[in-house]
Amino acid sequence: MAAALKVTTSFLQLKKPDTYSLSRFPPHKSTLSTKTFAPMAAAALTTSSRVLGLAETFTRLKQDGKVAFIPYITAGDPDLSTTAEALKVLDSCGSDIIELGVPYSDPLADGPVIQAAATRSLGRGTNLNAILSMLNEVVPQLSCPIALFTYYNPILKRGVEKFMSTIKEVGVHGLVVPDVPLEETEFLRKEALKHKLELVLLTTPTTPTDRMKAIVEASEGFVYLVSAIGVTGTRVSINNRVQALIQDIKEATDKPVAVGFGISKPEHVKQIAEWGADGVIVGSAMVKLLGEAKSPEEGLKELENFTKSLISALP
Ligand SMILES: O=P(O)(O)OC[C@@H](O)[C@@H](O)c1c[nH]c2ccccc12
Repeated sequence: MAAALKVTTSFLQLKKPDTYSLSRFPPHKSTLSTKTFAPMAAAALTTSSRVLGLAETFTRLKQDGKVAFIPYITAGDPDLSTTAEALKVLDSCGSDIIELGVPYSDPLADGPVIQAAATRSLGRGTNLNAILSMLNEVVPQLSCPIALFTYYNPILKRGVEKFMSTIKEVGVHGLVVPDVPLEETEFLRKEALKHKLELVLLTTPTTPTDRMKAIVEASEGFVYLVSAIGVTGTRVSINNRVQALIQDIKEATDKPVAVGFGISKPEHVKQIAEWGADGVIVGSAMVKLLGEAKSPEEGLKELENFTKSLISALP
């Protein structure tokens, strides 16, 4: 029974309380979605029909031979009202799931772009309560599910139970926590299941096979395959090894596999879809557009154009 499974890993291996090392190791648009309707009809459908969860979204897309587009943005960068608009832009462009990052002061798995976004956001006073009240407003207007992305500390600060119930209340569907310590992954997973939240686990190019199998078995919603060793950030090309890594995971599970890290061009997106991934995740390239634009309006426009260019590369 999966629930009894001892999950033996997390993306970031915390060796001792005071040290960490990024696990070098180890570590369409469904025609069924409301997005294919006229906006008014979509809004009506969204308010009256349930938004699918993560796993359900992948199931619908697979039925249509589609690959999920999953953008990541940092909440509160450049500000929360722009984040609210960005979520709507990403949704209306055809994103299938949106990863929303909770800014954190020590984002050890992040490269300079997302680190800078977190710093800007925290500098403006963004906090979890403000993010949650923004989501409370915006989620009912979206036709795609939100996966909240957070480091483990903000969860512990609020208390796991309280954190889970609060994010569920505002309509979050999934959770990605890259640095949950090994020994606490199973506890977090049980709490997420209790609150009908899908806890997504991550595997890396250097995660040993037995550990990868434990991760994919325990992961809910989808399996996050980190495509590159190191931290988040755009890469010139995607490691060819990703094709084999996708196949290895697909031999171990029927669960959908989404690939992230380094993806920033339509050719990257096309390549990963051709390699058999069920989803592609794009973060730093999105965050850079929003956070470094001359104005929020310009950032949102660039985000829309960029998102459309990537989605058009998907089957
Ligand atoms: O930024 P990239 O290289 O496009 O990678 C996606 C990534 O941003 C997003 O999934 C993410 C943001 N912070 C993370 C920390 C660990 C793992 C994943 C993430």
